[in-house]
Amino acid sequence: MFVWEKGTLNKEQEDAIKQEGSILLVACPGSGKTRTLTYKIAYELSRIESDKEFVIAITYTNNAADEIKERVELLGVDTEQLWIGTIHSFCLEWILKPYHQYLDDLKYGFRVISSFDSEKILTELCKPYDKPKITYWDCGIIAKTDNYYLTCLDVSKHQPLQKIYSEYFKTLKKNNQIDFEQILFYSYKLLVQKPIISHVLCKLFPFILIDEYQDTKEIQYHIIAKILSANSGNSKTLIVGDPNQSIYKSLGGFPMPKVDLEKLFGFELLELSLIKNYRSSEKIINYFEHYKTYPNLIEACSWDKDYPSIITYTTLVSVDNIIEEVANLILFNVSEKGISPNEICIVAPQWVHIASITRQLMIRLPDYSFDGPGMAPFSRDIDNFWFKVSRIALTEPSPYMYIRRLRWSKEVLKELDSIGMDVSEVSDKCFLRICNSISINENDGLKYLENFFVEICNHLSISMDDYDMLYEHYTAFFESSKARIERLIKEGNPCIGEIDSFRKVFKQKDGITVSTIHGIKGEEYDTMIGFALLDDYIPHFNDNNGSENAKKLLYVLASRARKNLHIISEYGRGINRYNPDGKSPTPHLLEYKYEYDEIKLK
Ligand SMILES: Nc1ncnc2c1ncn2[C@@H]1O[C@H](COP(=O)(O)OP(=O)(O)OP(=O)(O)O)[C@@H](O)[C@H]1O
Repeated sequence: MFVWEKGTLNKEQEDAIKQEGSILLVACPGSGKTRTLTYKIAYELSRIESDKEFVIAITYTNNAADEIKERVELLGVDTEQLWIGTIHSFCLEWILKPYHQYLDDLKYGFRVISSFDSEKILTELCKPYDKPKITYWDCGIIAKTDNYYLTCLDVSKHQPLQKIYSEYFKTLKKNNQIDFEQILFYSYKLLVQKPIISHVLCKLFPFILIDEYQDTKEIQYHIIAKILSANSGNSKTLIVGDPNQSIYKSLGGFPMPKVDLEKLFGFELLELSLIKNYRSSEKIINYFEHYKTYPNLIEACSWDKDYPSIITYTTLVSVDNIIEEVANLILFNVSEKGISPNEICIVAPQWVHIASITRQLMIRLPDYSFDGPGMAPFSRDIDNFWFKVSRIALTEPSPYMYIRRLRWSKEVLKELDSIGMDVSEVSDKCFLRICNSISINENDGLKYLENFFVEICNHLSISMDDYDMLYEHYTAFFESSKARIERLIKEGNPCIGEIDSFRKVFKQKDGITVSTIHGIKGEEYDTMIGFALLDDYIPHFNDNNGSENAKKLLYVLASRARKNLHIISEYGRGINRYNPDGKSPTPHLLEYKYEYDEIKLK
């Protein structure tokens, strides 16, 4: 049985781990959810009784899966019987790949289309629609258990969008392709049409963990429920998350209430909570509690709980001075409060706000480095085979990276095996050795990777023409990267195509982080600086549940801060003929009668 040193976990974390039954765990920000999940997985792995069983952990992102898996490995636990990944990967691996032949639509096989290719097809299909004008940004569907639903809030566009999607699905079908929403839809359909699949799977999975349940979609709950409920209550689950941080409502995510989960699963859940916050000062916690939409307790337990936090808010800065204001706040935190630049994060509601600020801050503060948005020359399309290879190609063979690179090698070999290549003679260590032996002298990042991939193919005697998947992924990888690099160069990043920018994607974060609020989910910094906190962005003008969702975004923003928090609703944004004064501050910020600190910036 897996045991841990006394003092590693607090009582509530231990209770959640040792509980025999199924649990709904509501965790406040900074309560050590990741630590709890890591130990819970290790604990359940040590209790597995058969070598045919698996502990399943569903995470919101591939990065979270990587991080948790690595932490479990660091505990010295064998992870052979751990399967961890996103719900889409789960559906692909356990439902669609083994059972697709039972569905008429997929019986001749299928390939998953990348988001880049999907965007290309939809953009083309939108072109003829002028009145009303339809663009790719109007496209969006959510798969529910009975059908696909459009997400565009402008219903006058629904008729043309239905036509566009009908054509889109036809195109995919013709090419035996499916997209991300279809992965969920077809998986659910299979589980409904062939109950035997759930019966087989439930016997393999004695324990299923779902992280970030507040961002889980209806169809995802139903997929897991089909499997859990097939085992007459013998499969256990841990559902964990924070309803106050449910910020993906527009994509269909919501925290399903306990009673509804129980009805769906067919068994009871014990509700437990993690209420000790190890992240923020008491002052920060008191501040963000105001934005709660779900009543939970939070207790300040951080070493810095008595830190004399500075919390500021201003509406007096003009959009023309925003760079100066943010730069001064950075300098104030670094020089006067001793905060490390790596521990500062700047956020805004949308990508467009931060794309330009990163560049301008780089010019204003040349001695600082910035980890900006979309600064990667290629997209982190984790399902792309060549992206998987590029992770190894662009990282150095160091002891620190060894376990990670070995895992990546294993993943690459698994992919090759799944397309019918005989790689039985190549071990993960051997593949890593091959990669380490390749030396390419090339400064252009894409050319470097092209050469690297050719060498890999030569070493393994692979001809890309023989394998559709390798060829399609190759084209998608390079086409999307080229488009991305062109855009970034146009936006003023002339060196983005160089090999150093490519390598940077996998290096440890360095410098001040610049991100959207959605992008910093799960992260923590000493100082958070938020700007463009304005009506129409927060709440979003198209959001019919705007007030509540705005609170959640402010809650997430403020609860990332350990020590200091600076929020700005600058004036002068969005001025036009109909709105000569520009956008006004987010109403919640104006209504909150908080005694903010005043600081003198140079
Ligand atoms: N039992 C504990 N004692 C002391 N510190 C802890 C304990 N558990 C976790 N921590 C620390 O608490 C901090 C927050 O943990 P973590 O990032 O896992 O929070 P979280 O619950 O995932 O937060 P959020 O939901 O806001 O993303 C980390 O620095 C972690 O090391």
